[in-house]
Amino acid sequence: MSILTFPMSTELLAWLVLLLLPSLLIIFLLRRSPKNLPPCPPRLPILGNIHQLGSLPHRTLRDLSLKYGPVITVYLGSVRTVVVNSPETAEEVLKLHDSECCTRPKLSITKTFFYDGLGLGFTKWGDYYREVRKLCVLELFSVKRANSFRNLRDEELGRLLNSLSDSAAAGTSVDLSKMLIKFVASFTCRMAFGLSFLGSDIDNDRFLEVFMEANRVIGKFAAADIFPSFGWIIDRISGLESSRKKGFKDLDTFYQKAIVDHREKKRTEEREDLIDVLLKLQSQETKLGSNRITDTHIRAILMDLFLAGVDATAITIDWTMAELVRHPRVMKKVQAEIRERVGDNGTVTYDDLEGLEYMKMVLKETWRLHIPSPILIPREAMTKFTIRGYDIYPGTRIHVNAWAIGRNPDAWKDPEVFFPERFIGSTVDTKGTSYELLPFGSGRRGCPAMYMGLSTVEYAVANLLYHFDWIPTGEVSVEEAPGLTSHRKHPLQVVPVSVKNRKL
Ligand code: HEM
Repeated sequence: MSILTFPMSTELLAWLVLLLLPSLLIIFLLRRSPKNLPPCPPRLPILGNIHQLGSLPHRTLRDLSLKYGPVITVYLGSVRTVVVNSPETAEEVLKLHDSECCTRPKLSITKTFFYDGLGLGFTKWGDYYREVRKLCVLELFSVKRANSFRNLRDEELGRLLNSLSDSAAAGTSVDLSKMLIKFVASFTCRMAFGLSFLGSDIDNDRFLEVFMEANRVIGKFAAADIFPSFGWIIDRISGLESSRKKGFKDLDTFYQKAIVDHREKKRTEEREDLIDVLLKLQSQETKLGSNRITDTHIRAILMDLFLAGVDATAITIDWTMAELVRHPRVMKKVQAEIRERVGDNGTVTYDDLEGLEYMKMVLKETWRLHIPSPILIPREAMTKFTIRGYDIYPGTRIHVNAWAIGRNPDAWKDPEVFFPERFIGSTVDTKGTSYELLPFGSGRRGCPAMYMGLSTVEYAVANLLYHFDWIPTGEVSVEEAPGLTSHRKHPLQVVPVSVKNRKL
């Protein structure tokens, strides 16, 4: 997930400038920037560089870095932000100075959506964070736990394949983007909550609706994040604050209902799910920080799991399928690899995934061009340090532009071309040690659920390609939609064609 989107309405801008210009101009003129900062493009009083960023900031920041260098300063309103755009400068942030900038800035959604820092993704660095991360890594995201959900994944994927098979029989097209998000969200729901919510009007489809709406509102620009002292007034007037409150409340109510249903044993599914695990820890009086685990801690962890996990996983599969449909040569080659490996067994197994070297290259190439979090979740400097000899001061926000790094011409030959073979014989991996490819981030704040995400992506892609051929209904666009994560702007419309002798 990333948090940097800036479409601001012109009315709001006008309001802002008219009301606050005189006093802020004086403050701006009186305040002097410290020296030896990374280069900064010319900026406006009050707005800083915000007017330059547009709706896809990773792209404009890359363009600015081509002019000003791999590490630049931009002012998001009054907030000084350093952006790194090359593998070398990312390594300085994520490895060399990881311990000095592994906290998160306090953003407006930290309070409204992320339980004021009780979860993981937006929690400031410190003892509490370390404890909650340890608990999640050991108890929720371990390889053993992820593997215990394989049957659930099979069942949810089975539903998706069956539905595709029906469309194939009818010869009709499908909105694959929508089907993929539904598949990943349903799997995550079952993994976290179990299947049913007896005696409740809440069901998995309703949850999906609420979840999509929450994703939409947290992806919106918040004035409070660039004008910490008065931006909240604008967010209140614009209605953002109330729509966020509603989005949060809907999800929060849903999580609490699921917790209570578990406690009252109102569920039908016998399998242990993630709420069971957290409730067991609660009953064992496990502590987080100085407190025992409360229901609020559990809800905060669930929020992270959904908002960080679902989109990133679904987007990866979606872009992979889109690029394959756009590149029939690669599609044929990867299908041949999968079909040869699986043969007439009728279905792909987890053991088959190991040998699918070309498919893994296709995934890396997709992430290189279409990373789900184009700008990693922001960090904040806790002490003074230097990047490339420039001074970074405590309190500076730091953005790693992973999208720009994936297309950096010094790191990649023909960076705009989709060519998975570039990974033949390459040691570049996706685990956060190759700074030219950072789909899961890196360092102390890197994705804690990498194995779980990767298993779902590989298993789903291999099955989609084994069972079906894919015909696009028109030109497949690669335009991105503005927002928190890099969704495709236009859903992927394709006609699935069933391949004979496959078990579904
Ligand atoms: C293909 C799937 C996934 C991708 C590409 C992905 C990518 C990422 C990235 C780029 C970050 C930010 C890292 C940074 O700032 O350095 C992140 C953080 C995070 N991810 Fe994932 N993720 C995936 C799946 C998941 C899943 C399935 C879950 C949970 C079930 C999850 C939970 C989290 C959490 C909780 C964080 C915040 C970590 C922190 O700040 O300490 N992710 N992920």
